[in-house]
Amino acid sequence: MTTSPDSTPTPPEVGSTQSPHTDYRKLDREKLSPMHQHYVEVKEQYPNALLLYRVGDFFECFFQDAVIISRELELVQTSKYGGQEIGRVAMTGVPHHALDRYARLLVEKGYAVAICDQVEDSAEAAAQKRMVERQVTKLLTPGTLTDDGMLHARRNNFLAAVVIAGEHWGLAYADISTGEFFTTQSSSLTALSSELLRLQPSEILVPTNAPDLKTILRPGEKSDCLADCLPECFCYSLRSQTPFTLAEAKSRLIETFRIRSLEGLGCEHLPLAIRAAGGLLEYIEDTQKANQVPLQPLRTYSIADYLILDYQTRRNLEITQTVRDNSFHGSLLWALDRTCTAMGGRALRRWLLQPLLDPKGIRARQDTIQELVENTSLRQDLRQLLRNIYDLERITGRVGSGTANARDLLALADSLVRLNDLAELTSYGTSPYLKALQRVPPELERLGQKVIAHLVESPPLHLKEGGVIRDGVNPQLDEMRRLAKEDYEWITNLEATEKQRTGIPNLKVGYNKAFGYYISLPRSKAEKAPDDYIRKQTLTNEERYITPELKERETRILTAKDDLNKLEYEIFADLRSQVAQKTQEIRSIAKAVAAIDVLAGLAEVAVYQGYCRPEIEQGRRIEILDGRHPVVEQSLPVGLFVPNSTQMGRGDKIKNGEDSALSHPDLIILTGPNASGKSCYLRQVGLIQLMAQMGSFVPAKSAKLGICDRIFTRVGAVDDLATGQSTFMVEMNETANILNHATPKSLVLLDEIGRGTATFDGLSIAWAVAEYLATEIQAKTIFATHYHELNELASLISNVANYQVTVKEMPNEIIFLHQVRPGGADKSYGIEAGRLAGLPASVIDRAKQVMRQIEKHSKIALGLRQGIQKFEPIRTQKSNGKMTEQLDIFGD
Ligand SMILES: Nc1ncnc2c1ncn2[C@@H]1O[C@H](COP(=O)(O)OP(=O)(O)OP(=O)(O)O)[C@@H](O)[C@H]1O
Repeated sequence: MTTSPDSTPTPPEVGSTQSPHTDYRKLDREKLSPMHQHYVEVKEQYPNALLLYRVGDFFECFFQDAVIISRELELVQTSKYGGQEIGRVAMTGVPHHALDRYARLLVEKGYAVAICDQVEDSAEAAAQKRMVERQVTKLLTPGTLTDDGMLHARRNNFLAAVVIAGEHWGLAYADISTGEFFTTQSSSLTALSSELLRLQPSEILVPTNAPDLKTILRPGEKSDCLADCLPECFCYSLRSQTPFTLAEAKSRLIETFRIRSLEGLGCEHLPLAIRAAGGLLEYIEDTQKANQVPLQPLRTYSIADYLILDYQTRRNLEITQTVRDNSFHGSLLWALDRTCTAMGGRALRRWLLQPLLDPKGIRARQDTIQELVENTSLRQDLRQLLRNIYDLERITGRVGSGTANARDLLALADSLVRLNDLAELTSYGTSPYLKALQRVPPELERLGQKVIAHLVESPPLHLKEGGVIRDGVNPQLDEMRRLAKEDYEWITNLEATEKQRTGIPNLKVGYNKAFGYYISLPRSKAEKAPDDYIRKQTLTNEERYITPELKERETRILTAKDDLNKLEYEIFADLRSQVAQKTQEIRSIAKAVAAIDVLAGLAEVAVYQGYCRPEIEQGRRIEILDGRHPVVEQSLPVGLFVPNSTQMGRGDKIKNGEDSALSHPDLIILTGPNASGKSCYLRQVGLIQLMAQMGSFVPAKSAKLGICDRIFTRVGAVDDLATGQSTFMVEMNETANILNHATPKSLVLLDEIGRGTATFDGLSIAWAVAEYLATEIQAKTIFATHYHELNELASLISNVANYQVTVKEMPNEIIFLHQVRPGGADKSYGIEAGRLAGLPASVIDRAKQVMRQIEKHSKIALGLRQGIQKFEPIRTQKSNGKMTEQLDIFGD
């Protein structure tokens, strides 16, 4: 635990007179100490942020903020003298060197943090007997971080803004550390929440009429100002409506990007998208006062341009984290990420969450992967070079906002110089993404060389301490350094010179803060002091002197140091702004580097895991030969994963009942014992489709895939405690969503529908859902189930087929073969699974007995086992007026 000086731990609040003050509004301001008066003054400018106030080596928080920080950071709350008539006020402090760590923790918990730092040398203020000057130097909010130490290198930190009008909405988002800036507009509030869940923004701006504007609602905090569709898991900043009005937003965008109209940005016809983008820009201006944020030109996109993956599907397919413990290890991203740069890591995550619909875009990525798969040395050399490229996107952001230090600039320069090696290496490349690297603007290399020539090899962290610029860069700097060095050498040699001049062997030259340099003689030799020695101090055994020349040289050294540091800073700042002028050029090449890093990584996985290039087709076919689950395969010892093929989706949507000879079903009923591999197979098909549409090779011997418009999954059964819905209701909501939105081009993966209710209800729902998907929608569907009765559908509907995951039954055990074969399983071996799990033998015996009886007496079991002849088709009227057939499952 950390406490700051001049503080005593607060005693428990027994009587209110004893406890330190936590509410400054109840105190007479005039009676607070000058420092606390200033604290309160600053706090009132940032009422919704926690104020960390520099006092010596600590950042201190007072009053209510002290209580919050103590609770959130598990630090000891202490108290501090707040004025003679005030007594003690609550205080919690953090050491200045640990500020970043603590501030990051607070921001991660959804707080805004204002950092009020000392902006002058405290010794100077002390000498003039006044309070040291302090100012808010940073306002940190979850969505506006730029410091490397506060950001995840391989994940974007998005700030989003939403504008909702009825069922329509506009969404803008930006990562101010990389400058990416996007906007879109659409309808359906469910789509808005899905898009937000894809982006996982750190902070979302919402225009409101609320009286407490600028409040940040932390995750889970409720407010009437938030529309129901906005997920509770995010942090929301309530903002005034004004910057979100169309007129204000338009003019802010036009001004920021120095354009005449919004036409070039592609959003001129999207008023809600413009309003969201304008509100977002105003927030950046408001919070980043001192620092200019260089944003990339706003890009307008449409959610309809990408494969739609709703939140449940992203979760169930474990794209970026596992369902079980939300960990990265075991996710698809984990299995595919071989990127060498942070930029590539971020891009891969984005690509995985936003697969493409456009075959041309997919093929451009595939072509590049193929070239890198075939050309091993190019791939390896490329990856070797990429390992030495720093985070160009984020460093450029800090350069543009004037917060980059010399180490940042040097890292950037080093990478700029290497870009030429990249261009050279890829100069014979023929695929689109390799070609993009061949166009490195030559001035970027020159700029990199210039920076390297200006800065010392390992510059210090802090810019104002000097030692940043090399000799030979600036004649004035060199001359000042020469003079300072001469003076410094003179002082260094002074002891030897004076010993010789005075003949006193134990003469010494020393330095202290009060007098500066002095010459010291033992008292016994004081009478031998030359005439030009001026006595400054007498101690028990020594006399201390100065000489006029020593004073003069000392003064020169001190002022020269200040002047030198100032000049070095000016040279550095000038260099930094020259680099800042090339922000857009650097960022566009950075994008190409990030993309090639992703593709080279995917090529690497393709080679080592034996992936194939899928053929992207026009139709709706899914034809996978010997497909594998990309994650499970990597988790098992080599060769243990059993590959399985898939064939589904007829060439075109067909009318129910026609052409039953076609071999590719639309709907597969997948049965098999517990733990045989049904879920794994289901997900494998979804992941292969998704990987193919993001441009990757896939784990299979060969694959021919039509483009899907959406992938839906309904997997497992979990209570949604957050919304208070039961397991069954969650399942039904998700199923309803699928039935309402799936199309013939969708891939639907259903695992165990209808489990959370009575058996007959569940079976009936499962039957009806499967039937609807196969006949009404004709979506490509895999339906894993333990209701073996559903196998009857295949004999009744032509585009339904049965598959099973096979096991080998031995006298005392079953062996899992994990092979998917045509046909339906007739047993679940659930009781066997219970035995393996250790249920008592008597319970197992009793279960077998009960099962036999149920099988004998159950009407539905009997009916199904005797065939489904009794299940008459019923005729219902479709919305378009056509008649369609459904089956009467119970027949009477
Ligand atoms: N094709 C395969 N090759 C090798 N091992 C596999 C294969 N498929 C699944 N497995 C292994 O079997 C385990 C169980 O698979 P899975 O969870 O898919 O079974 P399930 O049939 O869905 O079970 P349940 O019906 O109980 O949900 C997996 O964790 C995996 O380790």
